[in-house]
Amino acid sequence: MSPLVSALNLYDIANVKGVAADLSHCNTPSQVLDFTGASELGNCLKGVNVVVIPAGVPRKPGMTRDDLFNINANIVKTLVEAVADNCPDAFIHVISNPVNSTVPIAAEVLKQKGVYDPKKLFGVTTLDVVRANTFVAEKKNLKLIDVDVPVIGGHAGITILPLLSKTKPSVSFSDEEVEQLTIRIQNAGTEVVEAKAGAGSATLSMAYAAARFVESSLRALDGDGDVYECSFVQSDLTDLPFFASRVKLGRKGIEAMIPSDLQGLSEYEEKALEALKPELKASIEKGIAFAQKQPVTA
Ligand SMILES: NC(=O)C1=CN([C@@H]2O[C@H](COP(=O)(O)OP(=O)(O)OC[C@H]3O[C@@H](n4cnc5c(N)ncnc54)[C@H](O)[C@@H]3O)[C@@H](O)[C@H]2O)C=CC1
Ligand SMILES: O=C([O-])CC(=O)C(=O)O
Repeated sequence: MSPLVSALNLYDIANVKGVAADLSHCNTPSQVLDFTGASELGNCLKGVNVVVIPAGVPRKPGMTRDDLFNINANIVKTLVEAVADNCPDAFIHVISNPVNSTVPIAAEVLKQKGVYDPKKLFGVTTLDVVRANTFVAEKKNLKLIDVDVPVIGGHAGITILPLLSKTKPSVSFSDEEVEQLTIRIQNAGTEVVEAKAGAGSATLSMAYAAARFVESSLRALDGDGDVYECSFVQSDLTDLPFFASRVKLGRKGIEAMIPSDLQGLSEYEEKALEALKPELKASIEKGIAFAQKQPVTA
């Protein structure tokens, strides 16, 4: 099995081969590895361009993403150490929750290893965009392929902030629709966790979202000059050190942030943005404190 297929195999989905075929047009000799399937981690990582980290435990009903911190923080730390040692130039896609903390952990580990490139570290929030697009398309009877809703902030509860006022194509929403859609998008992960009743979280839709983000990264590495995705990254768009927003991807990772996305927000969005900051700040700080207390292995 090629490394690419082994990456996506984790998710046990029927269309994995379709995804792999879609990626095959990329000229970059990229490999995408699933750590969770790799026994000789170091060897497998040499020369890899994109590393996807979905390893860790999922939520059970009643848990928050932060409840996964105690187990997943260490898993992410260990895996990012291996990336730092073996393929420090790779794009790193962190899926493991709580993303609001695991990305800052990854950044600290890379710093301690002396190889941190903030342009290449990504928290995967693509699923929030996929959900926002889907729910808006349903509500407004639009073709899904035409809809694009930026989602900013972080990846847990109220830190997930869909910017419905910036939906493309331009559509208007009543105040009630904004409230209803925002809450649905914020709670969609929990909705799946509850529906699966202890059997895991949104594995299948995450596979779709991960494949989209990987494909975008490979297109950027290939030199496509028109690749934009939302992601939770080191950021100076707000007073928080990490923040999810639309970024332009290029061969060297993030080529540009898009400050205009945060301008001209609706009153509802402005308030929601201020309201999410304390929770997001606390999750970021928790990740940084964890990594600083547990120095990397030499
Ligand atoms: N960022 C996002 O939008 C999303 C994030 N997630 C998160 O992704 C993570 C995985 O979720 P699922 O794939 O649904 O769970 P899963 O249980 O189906 O798969 C997790 C995988 O991690 C592996 N694993 C467990 N402990 C490990 C360790 N110590 N080292 C290496 N690998 C280990 C398991 O063997 C398994 O293959 C969870 O933390 C979940 O919360 C899930 C969905 C969406
Ligand atoms: O909700 C979860 O535990 C998994 C996740 O991050 C999502 O589905 O957005």
